[in-house]
Amino acid sequence: MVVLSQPAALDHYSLIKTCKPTSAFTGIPVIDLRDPEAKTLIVKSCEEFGFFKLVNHGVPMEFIARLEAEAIRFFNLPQSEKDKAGPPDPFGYGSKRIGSNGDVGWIEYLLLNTNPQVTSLKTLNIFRQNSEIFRSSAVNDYITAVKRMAFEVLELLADGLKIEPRNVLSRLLRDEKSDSCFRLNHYPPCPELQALSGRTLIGFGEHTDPQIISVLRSNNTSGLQICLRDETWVSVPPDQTSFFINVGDALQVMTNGRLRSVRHRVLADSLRSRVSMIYFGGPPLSEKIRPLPSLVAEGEESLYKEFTWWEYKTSAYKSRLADYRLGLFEKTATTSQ
Ligand SMILES: C=C1C[C@]23C[C@@]1(O)CC[C@H]2[C@@]12CC[C@H](O)[C@@](C)(C(=O)O1)[C@H]2[C@@H]3C(=O)O
Ligand SMILES: O=C(O)CCC(=O)C(=O)O
Ligand SMILES: [Fe+2]
Repeated sequence: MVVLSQPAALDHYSLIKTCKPTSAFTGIPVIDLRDPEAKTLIVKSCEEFGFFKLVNHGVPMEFIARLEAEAIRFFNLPQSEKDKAGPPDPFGYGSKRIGSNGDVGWIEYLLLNTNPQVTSLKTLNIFRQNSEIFRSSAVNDYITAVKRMAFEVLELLADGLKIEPRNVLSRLLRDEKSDSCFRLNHYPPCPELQALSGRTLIGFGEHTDPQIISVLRSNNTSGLQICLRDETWVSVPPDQTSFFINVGDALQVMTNGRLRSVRHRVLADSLRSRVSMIYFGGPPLSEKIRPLPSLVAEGEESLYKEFTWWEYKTSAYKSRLADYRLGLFEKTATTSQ
């Protein structure tokens, strides 16, 4: 019997056995933002998958390409330069460690708050001194355009759910105190993986995003997987010209569980590097997160205890990536989904 031992370089990482290779899933809903049926299709996709691909989104390709080029330039800097923007607090440059509770992945990243008032001046100055990415307008232009598109998606979602006013969700992201963040992820290739046939290296472990929605864009390298309602993991075919929208935990609560946050993860590749950029749209810290009254039918109750976004975030930041974070806030407490 041949026993393949794990290369020492991968000692601290999670290698998972994949019995059969997960083939690219062809069933991801694709929604055209300009389709007159978009509002209905958004609701249907969020109910079925908590996830969909958005095309004809209106975000200029020029902004996307410029940010990707700046991100690659940043991640190609010498390690000592990148480390000047870290360690993450949670904002800043991080490598291998995700969060502060022991999660690791084959990843390096930059996590930023989209509200400059929250990022300390000291951090901002360190960033600006150290890399072109913070001096150029690439991050700002991209985030501004993606936010606009996210507002539109949430307004269509409100229309589709027949809730009024139609800005009931988008206003939380539009708010100047919106607690939203932005992340650039780089998953370097891992050539050692080739010797480990049948095993896969975790780039970003499975989790749900805590916020309302996340808007993800990546280069053409695969790796993102989502967990379907029947608990099977499927690979999302990459598409560098489109966006992928995730339902987050806060939206699950606001719809009283009608929409559920999608579990997802990223697997590393042996040959290709993956670069992704994600906008996480969250409400202001003081906002009460509870089901929208029109989504709780007569005679029905909220499935969740009432909490503020600050309370949820504080609790989320004490959890491990894979934890079922909403469990603590359900009226009948559960620890697994
Ligand atoms: C392990 C963790 C990293 C995370 C904070 C947490 O304690 C649990 C949630 C994680 C997550 C997942 C989605 C986003 O990438 C993120 C920025 C977020 O809001 O929640 C990360 C957090 C992080 O990397 O700091
Ligand atoms: O990098 C990706 O494609 C997804 C990463 C992710 O899920 C996250 O940063 O929360
Ligand atoms: Fe995520």
